[in-house]
Amino acid sequence: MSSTDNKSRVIVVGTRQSALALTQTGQVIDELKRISDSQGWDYTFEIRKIVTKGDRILDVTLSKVGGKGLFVKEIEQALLDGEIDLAVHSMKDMPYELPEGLMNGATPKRVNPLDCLITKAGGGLESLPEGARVGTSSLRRSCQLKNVRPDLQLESIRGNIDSRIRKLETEGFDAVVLAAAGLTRMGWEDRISALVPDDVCVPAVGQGALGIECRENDAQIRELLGLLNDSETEAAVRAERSFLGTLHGGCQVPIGAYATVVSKDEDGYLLELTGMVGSPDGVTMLKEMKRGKDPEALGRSVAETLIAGGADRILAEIGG
Ligand SMILES: NCc1[nH]cc(CCC(=O)O)c1CC(=O)O
Repeated sequence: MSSTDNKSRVIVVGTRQSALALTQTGQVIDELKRISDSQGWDYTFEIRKIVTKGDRILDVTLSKVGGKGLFVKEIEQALLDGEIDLAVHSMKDMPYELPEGLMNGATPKRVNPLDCLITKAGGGLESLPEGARVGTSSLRRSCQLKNVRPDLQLESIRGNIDSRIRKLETEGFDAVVLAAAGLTRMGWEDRISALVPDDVCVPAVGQGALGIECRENDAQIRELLGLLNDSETEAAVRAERSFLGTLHGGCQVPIGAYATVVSKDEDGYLLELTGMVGSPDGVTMLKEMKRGKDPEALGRSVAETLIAGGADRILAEIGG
């Protein structure tokens, strides 16, 4: 029997050890176990925690130390070395280009893609007083919030989700902005004061989605992951990532993109993609929305329109 015929194996799953990473990895393993059992396969799962460079230097501003790739490098090496068989990533932390020999084996169904506010008083953006102090770790969020509320004082915060929520109290912020998805996955939706609509804050590329990285030559894992894939989410995220790739956007540039499936027919999905590039001060904000069927072509097209409208100058100024 070839190895792909014998569906019995311990599958080692690599993960960072933040509460969110462990939680979403556990949720994916539960799903994979359910799929495996329903197929009559005999797979068992084991978790391997990996400390990444990004985790070791959580106190340093991310843009100063090389960006989000820092959270995945060690995990990708463990995949290439065969120490782990798959790795669950937040899609928005997944680098645009994967190393030779690795691939995204599944994009499971997306949860809420929007940003949200956790405010001290409990209301939404409009309830924040003039000059309110708002904590966020992302230029994309601060740029878009300043654009609609120039009076707000946006300040940088880092750390895991729970420590950012705590900083609302300990550091006297009026609000912090987080991805709704992280809170949802942790079971903390009740902490959300208000969602920030996507016409105010275009979400990060891939926000709310997961990517499951595996080796290209591991047919068993690819077969299993294929059954977890959500083709609508995959198409939307491909359009968003194509937009990002065309802009060569580093993660420390105010770039956002959000795609949804508008309709579906025999030859695939009709997607609607909104792309955004802004200046960090929130003064300049370029946005474009288009529809198309080919995710990669749509992403490129929205990016090219923004570049023609001046996005390349914004990106060059930031050095992203
Ligand atoms: N940058 C950190 C990060 N990476 C993934 C999530 C959770 C949301 C998601 O899965 O998209 C978060 C937290 C946040 O942005 O608030």
